[in-house]
Amino acid sequence: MVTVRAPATSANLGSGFDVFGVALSRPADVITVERADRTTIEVTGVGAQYIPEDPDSNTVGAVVDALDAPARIHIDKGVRPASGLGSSAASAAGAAVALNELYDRGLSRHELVPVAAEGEAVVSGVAHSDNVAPSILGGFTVTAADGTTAVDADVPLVVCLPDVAVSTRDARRVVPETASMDDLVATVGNAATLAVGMCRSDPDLVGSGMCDPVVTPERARLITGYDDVREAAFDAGATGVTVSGAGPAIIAACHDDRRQAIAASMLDAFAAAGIEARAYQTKIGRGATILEE
Ligand SMILES: Nc1ncnc2c1ncn2[C@@H]1O[C@H](COP(=O)(O)OP(=O)(O)OP(=O)(O)O)[C@@H](O)[C@H]1O
Ligand SMILES: N[C@@H](CCO)C(=O)O
Repeated sequence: MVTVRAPATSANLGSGFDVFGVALSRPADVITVERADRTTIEVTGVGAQYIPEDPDSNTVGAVVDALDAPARIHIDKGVRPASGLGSSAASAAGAAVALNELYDRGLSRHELVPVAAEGEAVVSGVAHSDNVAPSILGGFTVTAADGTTAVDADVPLVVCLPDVAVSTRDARRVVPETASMDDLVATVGNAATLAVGMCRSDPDLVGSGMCDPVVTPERARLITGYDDVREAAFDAGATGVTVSGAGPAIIAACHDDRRQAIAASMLDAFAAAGIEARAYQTKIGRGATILEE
């Protein structure tokens, strides 16, 4: 039996659509696998009632197929589905690490990234790696055509998750198909600033690099209260604010001493819009961890 804790993640970070991701120190899924002749999946925890246990529909089933590793699998969800916090990816990443260990497949953490990404194709139609990569590798990750680069970074974050669901599949439908040259130049500048900020663990550079003129404005329309919550976070000291993944979670970068005030302000702003929410005072964290063998 192998048990793995796989962290929530935030993809895009504004300027790095489908490229940037970070592992969050909390929340996380816990996945336990045992060898079996045929695969069964049991799901408990946050939002378990919305997650299929049929291996053909669960992200973990695709990972079982990719590793040819049938198992009795228990997923204890800490990451709510359809949150923008890489819920589907956390399970896939945890299963990839756990099954690789259980069956002694010998794949490296980097080799497990495309394996876990197969799970993402099950739910969003695209095997994007920007959530599974940080959940497996930890830190800040850059996923490009020829692989993923990961760096450790220490940046405080607040994530505010409203009590509404946005599916990644729906949120991908509003992504513009084209961008102007001005927006392209601005995005490259912001993304480069953010990457330098991560390498220096500098919340000011990271925050200013989160600005994105192309995808985020379209996705923000799907989140009731977004503009007010964003403004409230900035007023409380955030250095940057954007949609987390495909939403509806909103992520803010900040200095350590501002996390509590930012979390409270974001919750108040959602409440003023009539929406319940919860806030995580978190930071960039480590990748999937084997808890028990
Ligand atoms: N193991 C799993 N964990 C969570 N959701 C799953 C899992 N397997 C299948 N799903 C389905 O995936 C969908 C949630 O995935 P989706 O990508 O929309 O959200 P997310 O992972 O929280 O968001 P994001 O990718 O934007 O961070 C739900 O429909 C859920 O039923
Ligand atoms: N890059 C993906 C991540 C989803 O979490 C998207 O924004 O659609």
